[in-house]
Amino acid sequence: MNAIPHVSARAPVAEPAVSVRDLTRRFGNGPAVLDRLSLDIAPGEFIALLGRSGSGKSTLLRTLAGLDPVTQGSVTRPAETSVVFQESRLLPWKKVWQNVVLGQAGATRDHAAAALEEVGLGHRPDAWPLTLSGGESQRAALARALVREPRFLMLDEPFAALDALTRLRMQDLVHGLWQRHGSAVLLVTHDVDEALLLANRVVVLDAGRIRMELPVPLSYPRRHADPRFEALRMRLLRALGVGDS
Ligand SMILES: Nc1ncnc2c1ncn2[C@@H]1O[C@H](COP(=O)(O)OP(=O)(O)OP(=O)(O)O)[C@@H](O)[C@H]1O
Repeated sequence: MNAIPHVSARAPVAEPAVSVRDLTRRFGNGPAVLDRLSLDIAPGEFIALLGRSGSGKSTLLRTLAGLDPVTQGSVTRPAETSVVFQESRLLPWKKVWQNVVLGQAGATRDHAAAALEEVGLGHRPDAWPLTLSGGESQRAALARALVREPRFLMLDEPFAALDALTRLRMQDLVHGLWQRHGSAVLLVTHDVDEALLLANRVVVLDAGRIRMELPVPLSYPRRHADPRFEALRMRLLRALGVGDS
C-alpha cells in the first residue's frame, strides 16, 4: 500500500481530502437532522466526531459514505473510501480472507494475507467468522477496509461493543494504521477520552450543527495524566452538556 505523507491539522493544505458544504439532510418532512453543515478534512487528518445520541453523527457518516442521499448542499470525498461499522458485518459463510477481499476487484488472497497480517490476524485467514472473538472480528473488518487502500477511512463506533482492554488494543492498532498509511480518518465515538487519545481535531455535533471544533495539539502517545489532556477533556464535556457549564 502506498504511504500518503501525514499532514497535521495545522499544515496549510490547498485541497482537502473531504469537503462538506452547507449539507442539509431531512427525513421526509421532518426537521433537519443535518443543518447547513460544513466541514473540511485535510489529507492525513484524524477527526473524531462526538455528539449526543441523535445529534446526526451516523447520518453524516452515511451521507459521506454515499449510503444516504443529500437533501441540500454537497459532499466531496476520495473514491478510495472505506467504512468500518460497530459490527464487523462479515459474511458467516465465507472464510475470513474471502470476506476481506469481498467486492474488491483484483484483490487476491495475498492482498488479504498482507492486510490480515497488519491487523494482527495473519494466523487466521481460513477461519470462519463465527469462530472469531469480537476484537478479532473488528480486526478483520479493518483488514477489509485496508485492502481498499483508502485515502479516507470512516469508523462508526468501531470499538463500542468491545471490552475495555480490547478497546485499548484496538485504539493502538488504529493509531498505528493511521500513522503508517496516512489516510484521512473520521472516527465517530461517544468516548471523549478515545477522541482525545487519537484525533488531531475533535468536532462536536449538536442537533445537526457543529457546536465546537477543538484542535488537539498534543504529541503521541497521549496521557490522561497530562494536565493539557484534562483541560481539553473538560472543554469537550462542557460542550456535550456534561459537568458544570
Ligand atoms: N431513516 C430515518 N428516518 C427518520 N429519521 C431518522 C432516520 N435515521 C436517523 N433519523 C433521525 O435523525 C436523527 C439523527 O440520527 P443519527 O443516527 O444520525 O444520530 P447519532 O448522533 O448517530 O446518534 P447515536 O449516537 O445514538 O448513534 C435522529 O433524530 C434520528 O431519529
